[in-house]
Amino acid sequence: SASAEPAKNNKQPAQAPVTTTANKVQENKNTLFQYSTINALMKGQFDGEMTLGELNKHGDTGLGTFNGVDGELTQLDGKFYRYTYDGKMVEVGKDAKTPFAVTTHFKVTKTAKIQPVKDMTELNKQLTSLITNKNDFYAFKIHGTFKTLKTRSEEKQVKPYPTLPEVLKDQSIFETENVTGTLIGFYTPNYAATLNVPGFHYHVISDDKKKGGHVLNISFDAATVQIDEIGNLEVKLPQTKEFHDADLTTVDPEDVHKVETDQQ
Ligand SMILES: C[C@@H](O)[C@](C)(O)C(=O)O
Ligand SMILES: [Zn+2]
Repeated sequence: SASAEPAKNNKQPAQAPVTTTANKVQENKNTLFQYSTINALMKGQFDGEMTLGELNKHGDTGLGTFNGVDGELTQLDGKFYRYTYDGKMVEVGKDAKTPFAVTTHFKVTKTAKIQPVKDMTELNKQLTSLITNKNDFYAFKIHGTFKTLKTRSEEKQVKPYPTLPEVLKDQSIFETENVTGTLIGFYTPNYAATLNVPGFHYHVISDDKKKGGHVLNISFDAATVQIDEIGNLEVKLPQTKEFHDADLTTVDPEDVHKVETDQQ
């Protein structure tokens, strides 16, 4: 018999899924990639398996440290720089490894004017007022001339590693003025405090690639901030015995706050 005509599909075409504005925005939001967690770093897990080359696939703008916590890592325009314990800025090749770093393919979702900032508390307050979704992550870039800049670095450690707070008891501190460069910052919601530094975390690098490090305090006149709102988080978990064996729930976020901010 003649093959039956395929049944007419007289059903209405499937309704396109309803996407709310939020979903649409959600789909387009950026991703923050991080290797390991701040709690693992706090506990002295200073040897990661991730190379900077691998990290670079996940972003062009970021911060962190190097194995052995050998100085402060700043990533700008896809290049990695180490600010050393003795205050030198050196570019680092892609074979180096990191025990903790965050990166994103920086995408400006909004720019805003920042009024003069007398200290980091003031900067954090102004950026907080620009954060529309406090439970999203954010990345920031501010290029400008920083009237005062207080940064830190730390010395490469040897095994058996101490904890991060113990290392940072001997951090080196640098206070400079009128530094023109780029401030790179990340905002982590408090609910994610076991994964990343809750609140704001900034590293900086001068245009002449001579100064930088982890920012403890800063002041500057009016500037423009580029904001990258992030709606996705990717955490690469170290596949190391020490990571698997560790109890990563016992770090007090207050201890993280203490090592990340200016205590002097
Ligand atoms: C090495 C540390 O100082 C680090 C990762 O920059 C931080 O926790 O702030
Ligand atoms: Zn830092």
